[in-house]
Amino acid sequence: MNKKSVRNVEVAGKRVFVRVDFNVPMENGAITDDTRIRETLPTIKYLIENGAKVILASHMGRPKGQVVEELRLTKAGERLSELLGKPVAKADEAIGEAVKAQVADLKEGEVLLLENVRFYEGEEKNDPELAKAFAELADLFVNDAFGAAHRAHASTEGIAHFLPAVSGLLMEKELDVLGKALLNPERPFTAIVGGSKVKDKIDVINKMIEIADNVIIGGGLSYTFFKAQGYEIGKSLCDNSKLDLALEFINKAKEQGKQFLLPVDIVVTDDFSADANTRIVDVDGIPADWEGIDIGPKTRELYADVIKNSKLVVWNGPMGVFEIEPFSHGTLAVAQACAETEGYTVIGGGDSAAAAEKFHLADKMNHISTGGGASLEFMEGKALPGVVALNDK
Ligand SMILES: Nc1ncnc2c1ncn2[C@@H]1O[C@H](COP(=O)(O)OP(=O)(O)OP(=O)(O)O)[C@@H](O)[C@H]1O
Ligand SMILES: O=C(O)[C@H](O)COP(=O)(O)O
Repeated sequence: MNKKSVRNVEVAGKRVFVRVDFNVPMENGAITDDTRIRETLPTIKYLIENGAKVILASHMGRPKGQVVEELRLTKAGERLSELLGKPVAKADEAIGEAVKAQVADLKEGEVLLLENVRFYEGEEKNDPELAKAFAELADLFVNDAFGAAHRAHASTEGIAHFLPAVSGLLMEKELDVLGKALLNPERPFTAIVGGSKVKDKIDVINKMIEIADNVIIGGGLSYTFFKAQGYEIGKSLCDNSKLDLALEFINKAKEQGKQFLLPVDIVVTDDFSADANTRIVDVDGIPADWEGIDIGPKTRELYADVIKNSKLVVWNGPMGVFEIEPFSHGTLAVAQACAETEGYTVIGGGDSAAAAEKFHLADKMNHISTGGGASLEFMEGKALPGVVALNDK
């Protein structure tokens, strides 16, 4: 990576503003997956051990510039304190006199967590005044929030214009792994793209046709490709505005000599619920009033074979509605094949990461990104503003 890392600068005795992504899933006030907090421990511990005064900042949810009680970072602070085995002070705001006083009291090796930065209107607007107010709290900015690196916000991008700005260890790891995988891929390289909407995945499918050897398509976005080829898709998801583009992708893959794999059979249902009737049909057999919900057994076998014969697999988006057990078999089969392949496996965050966790296969993958949208934009080849703003080496 051509950006400076926290390891390249002096941190002892310095006040360090560390942007993390503690936007963790919560249910009834409790954290249901603390992966993003655990993944920042190397950076936080490094700073503690090297005598920095650590000021942590994060967003949580989308409060749109208002204080939303359920989106306070209190629980995240408590969890971090448990994981670190030391107290983590918590501020009730992210800027202002009270916060300044708390920062002034910080001793070397101590940690203070600021309140949700999205409680301020200026955060998402990347307001320079807010960025300056964050910067005034510190001597150094460390960005470890890979999950929010695709956002040009005051605490991810703006602040980097007012302080020396370097990457944290998680940010560095994410960029190294994803960068190496995509810039110099081991081949055969298979990209798996699933999920619900074609429009969210256009750029990634396009890019993957260019750089991968095999592109595997699954999930709700498959049906736009089927309809484009003239098949009946019943009540399945479809983006009618993308039919031409779907055909273009199929042709582009053909022209470039790439394998573009679409499901050959699918699980259809007459209702979107666990006890609905289901059937397995070939792609040309979807009943007009039924809905495609998962890939079928022939497809599972075909996809697993391709995955197991790959040296690199990059997976983004589930193969079906994996949250409902009868429709989870396709996603499970792909997760199992990723777990079993000798190739290097990268999961691009979001729902595929949640699926790997759900199937207890997460520890069998080589890299699970902490970024959903961020990893997608990185794979599309887009520059991430939170990274661009950091100091060059
Ligand atoms: N055939 C289908 N019909 C309807 N929904 C589907 C189908 N296949 C998958 N889904 C749904 O798609 C959702 C995931 O789509 P999305 O495009 O958000 O994936 P993702 O990119 O992995 O997630 P994220 O955006 O969080 O990174 C899941 O909730 C899943 O239930
Ligand atoms: O969960 C994420 O993908 C990141 O925390 C970014 O959140 P956002 O999509 O609300 O900006």
